[in-house]
Amino acid sequence: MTNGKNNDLLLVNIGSTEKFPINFQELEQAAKEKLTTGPFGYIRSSAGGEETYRKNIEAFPKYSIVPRFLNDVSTLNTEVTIFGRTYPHPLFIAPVGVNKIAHEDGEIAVAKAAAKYDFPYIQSTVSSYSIEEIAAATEGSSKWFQLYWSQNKEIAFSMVKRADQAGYEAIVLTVDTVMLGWREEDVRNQFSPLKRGFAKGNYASDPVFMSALPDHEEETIISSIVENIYHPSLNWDNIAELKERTTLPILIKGILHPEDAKLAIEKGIDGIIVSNHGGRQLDGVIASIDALPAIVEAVNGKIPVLFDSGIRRGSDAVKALALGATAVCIGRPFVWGLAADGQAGVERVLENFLQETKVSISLSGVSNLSQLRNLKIVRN
Ligand SMILES: Cc1cc2nc3c(=O)[nH]c(=O)nc-3n(C[C@H](O)[C@H](O)[C@H](O)COP(=O)(O)O)c2cc1C
Ligand SMILES: O=C(O)C(=O)c1ccccc1
Repeated sequence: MTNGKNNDLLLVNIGSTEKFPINFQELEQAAKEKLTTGPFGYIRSSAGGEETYRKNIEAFPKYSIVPRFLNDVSTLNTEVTIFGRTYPHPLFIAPVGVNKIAHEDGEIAVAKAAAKYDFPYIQSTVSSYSIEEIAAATEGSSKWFQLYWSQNKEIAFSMVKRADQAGYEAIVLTVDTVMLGWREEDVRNQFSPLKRGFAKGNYASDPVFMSALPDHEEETIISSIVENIYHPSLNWDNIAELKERTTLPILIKGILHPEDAKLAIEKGIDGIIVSNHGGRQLDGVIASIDALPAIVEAVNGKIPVLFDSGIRRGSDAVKALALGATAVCIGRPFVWGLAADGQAGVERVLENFLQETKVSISLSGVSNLSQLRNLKIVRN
């Protein structure tokens, strides 16, 4: 693939009369103008004093790229192979639930934009639309399913089976959200997307979930989601059970300690996502990018190590990839694009992300991801 495209895109953007926010701050501002206080606060905020949220962002400038020159960067191959499947670039859509709080088209708009730009889409358990609705809207594109365990574990297994039947290619079990984090903004705004019914896409369509209810009233559905979603007893035995119930590759999302990464490998897990949930769970934890190098070292290439939390632009993605991430997941930036302008807004965000990532890789002096992994990064 040639590299001229990056400059073309920059010129198109500069020549455009259409105004669309280009960086994260502008995107957040555009979303704020569209949303009411509850939904905006839910998406923006994090747990506790938001120390970890700030750390996630402030940690990136501590890592500096040391580029090489005169390497002929006229071609660029950003392909990455994960579980035997080759993706054109290493950028994924992080699982984000309750998308209808940002835009009526919710996850459908995001998954369609993701399909257009070849970002594998990780669908959340707590989506506003169901697995089957998203699969029907985006036939043929790569999709993974993010699983929240259920108190009634047969519900979790049922969702995994549905994802498999709909052609999803992997299961991402999130382990940092066995109960909700302490989120003061939501208390202040008295806003719970669960209680307002924005999380029911996959539940109201699930035969195991629905058949366990005494009736199918909205209130009954919502209170049963709330009962099922918190699962503090989750442990490694459950991982073994999940492995017995699916042949899909399983990743664990929320790993921050190298020992947990090693345990995951021992227990037969196929991949991990280094993440602190965007600072939304335990406040005070290590910045995700600071946790990455030791985990990459502990994993030693045995399984893919994906990364999220704090990625705001292409050069952040380049740093995470150079520090050893196999691929990087985009979170809040696409949600702000969705709030600002539905599918078109997500498309603009993804297009800019992809182009900035590509131009940043080339300007680092490398032509593919394995060279990028050997790029020098210094921590100042
Ligand atoms: C509004 C919102 C909802 C989220 N819902 C989920 C979810 O359902 N499942 C999950 O594993 N992570 C969820 N996350 C966490 C993201 O997958 C990701 O870890 C986080 O957004 C990364 O931080 P960043 O957006 O600041 O980069 C959510 C994040 C946000 C902002
Ligand atoms: O808000 C979140 O971060 C999240 O993961 C979640 C959990 C339960 C319901 C909706 C979203």
